[in-house]
Amino acid sequence: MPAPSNAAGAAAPALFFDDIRCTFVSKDDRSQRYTAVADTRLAIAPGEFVSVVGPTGCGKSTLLNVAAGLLEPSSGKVTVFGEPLKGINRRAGYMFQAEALMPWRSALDNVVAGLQFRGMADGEARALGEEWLARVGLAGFGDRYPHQLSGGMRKRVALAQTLVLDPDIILMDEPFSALDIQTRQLMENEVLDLWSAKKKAVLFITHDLDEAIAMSDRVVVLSAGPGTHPIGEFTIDLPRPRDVAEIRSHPRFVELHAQIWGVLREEVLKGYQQQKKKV
Ligand SMILES: Nc1ncnc2c1ncn2[C@@H]1O[C@H](COP(=O)(O)OP(=O)(O)OP(=O)(O)O)[C@@H](O)[C@H]1O
Repeated sequence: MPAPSNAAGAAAPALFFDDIRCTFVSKDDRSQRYTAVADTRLAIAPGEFVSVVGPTGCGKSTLLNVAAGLLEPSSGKVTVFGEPLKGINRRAGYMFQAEALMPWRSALDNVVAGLQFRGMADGEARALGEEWLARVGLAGFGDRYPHQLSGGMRKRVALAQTLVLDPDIILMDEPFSALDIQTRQLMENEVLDLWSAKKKAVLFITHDLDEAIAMSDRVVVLSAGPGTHPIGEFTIDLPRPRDVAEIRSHPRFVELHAQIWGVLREEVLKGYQQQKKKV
């Protein structure tokens, strides 16, 4: 299937899931196969912030791994700015739920690792790394090791580590779920500030519908598995710039929340029943 574009020949999507299916060997019974994701067609425009919400275990991380090029779909394909994705997605930066910092490297050395890997001269990489540490509010913390930083600070380092590479696509898998609510909202606002300055395509995976609405241009709802696929798409026509805490009391936010929850609720209940069966 061709990637969607408009009649004026607008730019190809930054990321396009073209009829993706992902089937795994079942964890419970090796003779069985489990289709986590099926019939998934989703395009993310350059500069667009899209959140994907869905019940637990439905296949959100699977889709993100496919976009990152870490997992090859069983069928269908991914295109990146119109080019079929082969292997690792070099135009994407990732930020996952788990801590990704190298504990033996200082904050600055963590931020510059990717630049060094790409062959950038040390002085240049360190200058850029310092610049990004300052941008995420950690000027002067470059010599600290991860264990000397709070959870929120470590997330900021991880954010700098991702953004310093200037990716055209940012893939985020519940990056702030381990943080307390205040730190989380600060980080969400920081991400929105950084995003609005550079306008990269973002695919943001979250369990949290409030977070999805507060941050995004569009929220996509996934069905419960097996064969997870998008079952609803909502344009978030809330004004920007947004403060993620304040926007929650906006009447349109409340309206959108009710609409999306109307679709998501049933899938969450189905997902919950399935999880219970697995236990
Ligand atoms: N490598 C794998 N082998 C077998 N099954 C897998 C594999 N990866 C994922 N699955 C299964 O595919 C389904 C989707 O998993 P995935 O981690 O993508 O869900 P998720 O929506 O991100 O979950 P959560 O909301 O709990 O983070 C799950 O049932 C999971 O057990």
